[in-house]
Amino acid sequence: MNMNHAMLTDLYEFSMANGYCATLPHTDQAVFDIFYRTVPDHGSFVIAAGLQQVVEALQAFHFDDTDIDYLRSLNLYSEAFLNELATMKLACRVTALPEGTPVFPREPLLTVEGPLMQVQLLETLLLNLVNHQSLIATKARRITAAAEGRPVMEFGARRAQGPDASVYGARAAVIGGCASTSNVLAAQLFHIPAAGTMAHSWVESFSDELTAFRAWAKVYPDNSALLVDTYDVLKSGVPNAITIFKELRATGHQPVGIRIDSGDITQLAKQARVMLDAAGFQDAKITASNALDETVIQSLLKEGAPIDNFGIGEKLITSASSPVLSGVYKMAALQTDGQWQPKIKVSASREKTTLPGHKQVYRLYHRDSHRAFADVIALADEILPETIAVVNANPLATQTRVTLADFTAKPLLQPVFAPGHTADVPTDVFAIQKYTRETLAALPEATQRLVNPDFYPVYLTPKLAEMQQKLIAVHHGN
Ligand SMILES: Nc1ncnc2c1ncn2[C@@H]1O[C@H](COP(=O)(O)OP(=O)(O)OP(=O)(O)O)[C@@H](O)[C@H]1O
Ligand SMILES: O=P(O)(O)OC[C@H]1O[C@H](OP(=O)(O)OP(=O)(O)O)[C@H](O)[C@@H]1O
Ligand SMILES: O=C(O)c1cccnc1
Repeated sequence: MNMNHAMLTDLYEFSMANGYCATLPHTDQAVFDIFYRTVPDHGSFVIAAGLQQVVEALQAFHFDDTDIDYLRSLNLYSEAFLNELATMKLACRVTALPEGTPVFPREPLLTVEGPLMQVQLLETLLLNLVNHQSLIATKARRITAAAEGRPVMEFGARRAQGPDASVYGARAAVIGGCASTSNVLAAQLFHIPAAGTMAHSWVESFSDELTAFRAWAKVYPDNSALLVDTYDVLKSGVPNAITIFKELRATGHQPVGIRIDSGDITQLAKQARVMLDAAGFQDAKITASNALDETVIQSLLKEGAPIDNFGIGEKLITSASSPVLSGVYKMAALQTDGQWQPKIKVSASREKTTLPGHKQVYRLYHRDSHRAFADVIALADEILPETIAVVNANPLATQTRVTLADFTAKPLLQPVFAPGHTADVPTDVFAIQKYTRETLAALPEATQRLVNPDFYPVYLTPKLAEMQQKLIAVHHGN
């Protein structure tokens, strides 16, 4: 079905846009930020992802006749508004952190500036794209970190929550560190190596396991990854694989290895390794799969399981242990009568009070070691001085004020979309994966820990903190 993603929005966005059209001047501009508050799996950061799809969605943003007819049929909106939609040219400017950047709670990871009506209409679609891929990239980072360099194949298509989640989830999984995918459409679209072994049905389709393995080896003599757990891993699967590997070697082929998909993987892999080595197949690889995630992988490796590759499906593609990234889209400034007014959403919980104004996020690196040690959220027109007294961005932090010096500051938000300009965001997923790896390598190791990570400091400049305090005071009538 051909779907126009401009229509992928919540009804209230259209209702507000129609209302803005009726009540506010057309030229009123607004700035909104995307940020999140809680890291999935009690981690300390999220890997930002989904930007390529955001830019593509912005480039394609339009309403066609069938959309306008449908919206008219709701009997909610004025003809003037429907005409605005029909002739709309997106006039928004977007800045964003590059895909693959580790981003901390409260930091704007994408900002949109443009006519209020348009900026409002983008909310749901942008959150949908960014929240999903960032969630899966973050989970993939955890899983691949646990795998400690062993290649991880993304196997989740059959368990993903729908086709889009499988395809864009596979893309995000590579950004977070996966080496390949079994999802052929994702592999084709994003130039990811397509990888795979065989299913139990192949083994069951022949009179016995040995015949099944031999048939596979005949069709794929150089791609003989054999699934050894259909009947009994150690009594039949591995011995039969060894028989076939000997036949392959005798005909000049290099056996690939085995996949274990059930049982106690540590014990099975250890014994399989001994049997393969004893038969002279030290190079044959052992792949493990079966509802694995970072916790099980860590446990397997701690037990010394001799696993060379992992195949990971459901727990990765759904981020099963922590399946929501609650990124939000909040107004930061509004232009009325040509004047920018910073805007704030005040909440009963101080943690939820938003950051006003046009902003920039800086990552601060120690001048000598080039290691990142803190981020600072500033107003976009501020220039960071060499020494700066900053305020903790987390209102619950105990140490509220700190002085920072001897750093180099890298601005993270970059322009990615503007009317009439071709966007220039990286699309090579392995280049993005490399950027992720390198950016992570500059962060403190304790911040990257999978369990109880050290929380990385994020600060506000005094100007931004003051602006926020002033707006809170105005709101409280002080
Ligand atoms: N050594 C291990 N340490 C921790 N978890 C393990 C270990 N070996 C396997 N597991 C995990 O234990 C679970 C075992 O799954 P389950 O109880 O469904 O058995 P199974 O072997 O998959 O049985 P089935 O024959 O139905 O496939 C899986 O999630 C797997 O990842
Ligand atoms: O467990 P996951 O991490 O989601 O990895 C993908 C799973 O999908 C397959 O199982 P399935 O029972 O669907 O088919 P098969 O075993 O017959 O291939 C495969 O064998 C894995 O167990
Ligand atoms: O190729 C495989 O082994 C595979 C692919 C998808 C799901 N499970 C296994």
